[in-house]
Amino acid sequence: MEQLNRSLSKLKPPSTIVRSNSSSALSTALAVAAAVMNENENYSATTFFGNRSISTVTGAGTGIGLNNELKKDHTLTLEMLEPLPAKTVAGVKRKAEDDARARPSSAAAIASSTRPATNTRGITATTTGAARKPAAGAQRQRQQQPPPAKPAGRTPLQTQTRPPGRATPTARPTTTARAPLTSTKATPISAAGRTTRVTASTAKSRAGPPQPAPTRATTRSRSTTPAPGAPTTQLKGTGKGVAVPAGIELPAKKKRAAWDTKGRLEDMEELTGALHQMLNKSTGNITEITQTLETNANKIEELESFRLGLESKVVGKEIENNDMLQKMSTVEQEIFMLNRKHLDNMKTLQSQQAMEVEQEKSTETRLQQERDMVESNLRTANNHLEQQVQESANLRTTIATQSSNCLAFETDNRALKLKIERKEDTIARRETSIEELERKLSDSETQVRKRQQKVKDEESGRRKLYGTIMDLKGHVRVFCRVRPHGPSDGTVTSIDYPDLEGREIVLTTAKEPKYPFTFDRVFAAASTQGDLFEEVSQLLPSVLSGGNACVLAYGSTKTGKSYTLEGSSGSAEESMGLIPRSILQIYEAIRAPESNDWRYTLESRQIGIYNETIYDLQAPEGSSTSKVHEVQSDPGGGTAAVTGINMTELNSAVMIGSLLRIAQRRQAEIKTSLKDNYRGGHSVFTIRVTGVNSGTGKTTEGFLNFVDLIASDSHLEATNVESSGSKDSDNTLAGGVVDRSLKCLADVFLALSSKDSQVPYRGSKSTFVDGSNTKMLFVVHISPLSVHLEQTLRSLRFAAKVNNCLLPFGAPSAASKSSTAATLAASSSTPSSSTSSAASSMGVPLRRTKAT
Ligand SMILES: Nc1ncnc2c1ncn2[C@@H]1O[C@H](COP(=O)(O)OP(=O)(O)OP(=O)(O)O)[C@@H](O)[C@H]1O
Repeated sequence: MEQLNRSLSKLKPPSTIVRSNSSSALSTALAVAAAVMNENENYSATTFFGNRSISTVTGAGTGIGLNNELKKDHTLTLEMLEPLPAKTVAGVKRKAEDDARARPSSAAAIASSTRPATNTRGITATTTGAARKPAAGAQRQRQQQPPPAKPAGRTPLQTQTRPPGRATPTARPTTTARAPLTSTKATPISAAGRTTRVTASTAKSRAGPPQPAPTRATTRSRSTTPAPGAPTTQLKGTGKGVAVPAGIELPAKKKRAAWDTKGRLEDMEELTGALHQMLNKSTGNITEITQTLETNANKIEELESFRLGLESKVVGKEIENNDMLQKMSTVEQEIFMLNRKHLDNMKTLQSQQAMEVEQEKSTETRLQQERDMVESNLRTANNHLEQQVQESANLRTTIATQSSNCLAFETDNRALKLKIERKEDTIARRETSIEELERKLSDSETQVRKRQQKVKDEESGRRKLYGTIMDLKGHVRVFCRVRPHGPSDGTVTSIDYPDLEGREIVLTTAKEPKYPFTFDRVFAAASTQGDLFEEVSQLLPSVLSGGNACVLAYGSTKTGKSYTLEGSSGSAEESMGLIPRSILQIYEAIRAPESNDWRYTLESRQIGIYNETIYDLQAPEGSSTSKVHEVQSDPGGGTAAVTGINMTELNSAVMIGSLLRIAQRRQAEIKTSLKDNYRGGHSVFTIRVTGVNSGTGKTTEGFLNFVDLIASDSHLEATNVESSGSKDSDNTLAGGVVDRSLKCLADVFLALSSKDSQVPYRGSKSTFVDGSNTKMLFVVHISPLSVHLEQTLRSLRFAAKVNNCLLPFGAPSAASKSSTAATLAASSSTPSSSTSSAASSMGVPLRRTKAT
């Protein structure tokens, strides 16, 4: 039995929805509830008006069987969600009565009516529970199990029900007291919610404790679980086609045969009796239900009246509500106006606030700036104050130091006073000694002046002695200089320097083994410019003393004449020529302490003589080369001048370099201008030294001339030295030189060498110069190359004549001692003028004295 109950509880009863007309909606629902109640322990019936739920009927219990036997306690709850109209309530009552009369078939009718009505105002009754399924389940259970032994007074159906007094598994105790179904009690639950709850309890159970009324939810959940032992609505079979209603117990009988008509009639009569008995019971139940329904109808009428009262209240409340809504509308308008006004005020206030904020910001910025400025000033003031404090502290320290120093000073002062007193004594003694020393100094100065005078006298004597020495050496000295040769210059003539004094030179050739020559000095190829200047420098003192000196460079082409006088431009110091060396020497001399009383002025001039025409070689570049210059002699025997050519004062020795370069460019211009008529020329560089003695007022004027003679072979005729022989050297020398100036020079030297009393100074268109105050160096330049041997021998022979005509040095002969001859090229056509011009062109003072 327990196993059968568990199987039944697992069955899910289907829901049954019944929809009926509105007039009988509630009655239909109640009928359904009553019908279900007969078969189902748990049920729920909900009544709708359209889609709105107006009532719910729930029940719990074992239900009432068709045999009108209440088998178990049950609870019926009717929840009125909406007040029902009175007509509806009356309809329900009638329906309930009708249902009560047609109870046996109502359940089947309701169960078979599963399609809802189309009227939206109808009532929908939903029943849940084991209306048929549990019964079918129970039937299956009965079919599967063998029929139990029939106890006395019990039908098989009764054995399937729950024992009396046993609670339903899903039943919940209700809060309402169990009461007979006829004593239905209506209890309004909530007036505001317009609901009415009707609770009906049936206490016809034969046993069991009171059960609490289930809620709708619990009822639904409970309804999903079929109650074990629920009564079935299926009638028992009673043989062929005879159905025995459920709950009717018939004595077990064998199946009668078809031919046993009598037996079968008896069975039918017995069944009819049982049906009458069951009908009587159902009629009693229906009476009870009718009474219950009447009670419910009364209650519904009360509820309806209550609902009407509530509706009138609702109408009043609605009127109040409308008034309240109108007031609310007015208030809302006022609120809207107030809000708008409030918004306007807010905007105004916001704009004012923004302006105030801006003003506050500007004010804050200004205050910030003022604060920064004040802080800056404060910092500055603090710094200043700190400085003041520091200075004050320093001053205090200084004052303290000064105070201590003052004390020390006072101590020192006293000590110093003592020292001063001692020093004064010392000074007095020293003044006495100073007077003594001043007297001695005066004596010493007197001695110094005497000694200076003595030095001057000695200097004068030295100069006189130097003059004497030069006189002893002779006024004309002849040197020979050999030009060095290069590696690619060709064959070199063998040249020997046999004596240790450097006065002899010997040339050796194949035909004539030796050509010996003797001069005042021979400078070999290895000699330097400085070696030659040692000899020239001996002439300078006489120039500073007002004497004259002349250096004649003689020789054939490219033998080094210009190199000796001017040096090599732009080269090293050792290649510096005699002219710049002499200038440097003179500057050193005039700045020496010995020359304290003398003030010197140096001037220079350089002329060129080309084709018997005089050119100013220091003229500015680009000036005319066709300017004609003439020599103007000084009748008083002074320095001759050249018209149009002035001396240039020298400020320093550095000027010489630029002047020489100007002259070189000028010579190139002249050469270009003369074109085919150019045959070389002479160059005379003159330095005038003027001295003034500040002590005596004495003045001096000396000339230093550097004569770069025209190349001796420039106009050489076809003269064969070898063929003429050395014995004919005189004629060869004279006839070999076609340049007129050199020829005149040669004539003079030849006359002198032959001691001829008739020296052709004038007749030879040469210049005769009294050489008593002129010192001359004649330097013959020769080439070491074999190819130049002929010209070399010619130059050496000419130099030897010059040397011989004046020698012996220092001999007391009148001619050699008293005169120095210098005959230079002149281009005058008349002897007088040529003599004058040539001499003057060299800057040599003209002294018209006859040679002795
Ligand atoms: N002693 C020397 N040492 C080095 N080089 C020399 C020497 N003598 C001459 N020379 C060189 O020989 C070349 C010719 O010299 P320079 O021009 O002086 O001869 P010159 O006799 O003056 O010629 P010209 O007759 O054509 O005027 C130059 O390049 C010069 O530097």
